[in-house]
Amino acid sequence: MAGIDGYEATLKILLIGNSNVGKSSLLLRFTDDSFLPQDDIAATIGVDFKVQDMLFEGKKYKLTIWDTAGHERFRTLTSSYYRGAQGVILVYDVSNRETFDQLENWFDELRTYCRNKDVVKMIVGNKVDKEEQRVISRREAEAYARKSHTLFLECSAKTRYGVKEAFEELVKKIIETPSLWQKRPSPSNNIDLTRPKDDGKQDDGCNC
Ligand SMILES: Nc1nc2c(ncn2[C@@H]2O[C@H](COP(=O)(O)OP(=O)(O)OP(=O)(O)O)[C@@H](O)[C@H]2O)c(=O)[nH]1
Repeated sequence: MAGIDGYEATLKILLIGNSNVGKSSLLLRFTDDSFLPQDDIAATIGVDFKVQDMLFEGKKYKLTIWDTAGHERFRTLTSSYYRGAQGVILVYDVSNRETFDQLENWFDELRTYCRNKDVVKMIVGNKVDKEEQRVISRREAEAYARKSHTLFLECSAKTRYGVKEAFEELVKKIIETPSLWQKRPSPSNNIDLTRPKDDGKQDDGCNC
């Protein structure tokens, strides 16, 4: 049932991946349907986030999408941006093998900070408009995603190809996993004094 604000739920989605793969560009394309050329888009410092409504099967969801800096020296708030996430998009650049090979490091970080096994993960190969410079085939990435039990999609923030679909598929999977976003029913509104203050349990995504 929708809350008084009209939203079924607020979902937290993170974008992670190496610097320059196009995380900020994917976010901008999805929320503002625009694309900034090379010189106009600055490297993300720390964390940025945008809020976007999404209608799914007649119900309204509020998405908070967090864009994190790919560059090591700007990554100071790691555990706080993983906290409460229900979906994570791991981005690589199809024209840059290093960004694909380093997905393994991003999975390691995810395992460190996000211990909820239900969190929905999606690998996204960006910049498919650079077909002549492509070094990671769709087939290779699909095989890796299958092995990692992760959703997979290719897209281009520049041409908009696949961008909306990526977010929609991720949100659909989150919605199909109620343990990620539905609050556990409380037997009463009383405070349970028998429960330890910090028992490590959380109602939302990551237990971090
Ligand atoms: N050709 C092409 N270029 C893209 C695409 N997406 C992003 N770019 C370019 O790639 C560069 C990096 O994009 P960003 O969105 O800043 O990358 P980022 O992953 O957010 O980088 P950090 O903030 O450093 O982590 C910019 O010059 C973008 O214009 C795409 O789909 N196609």
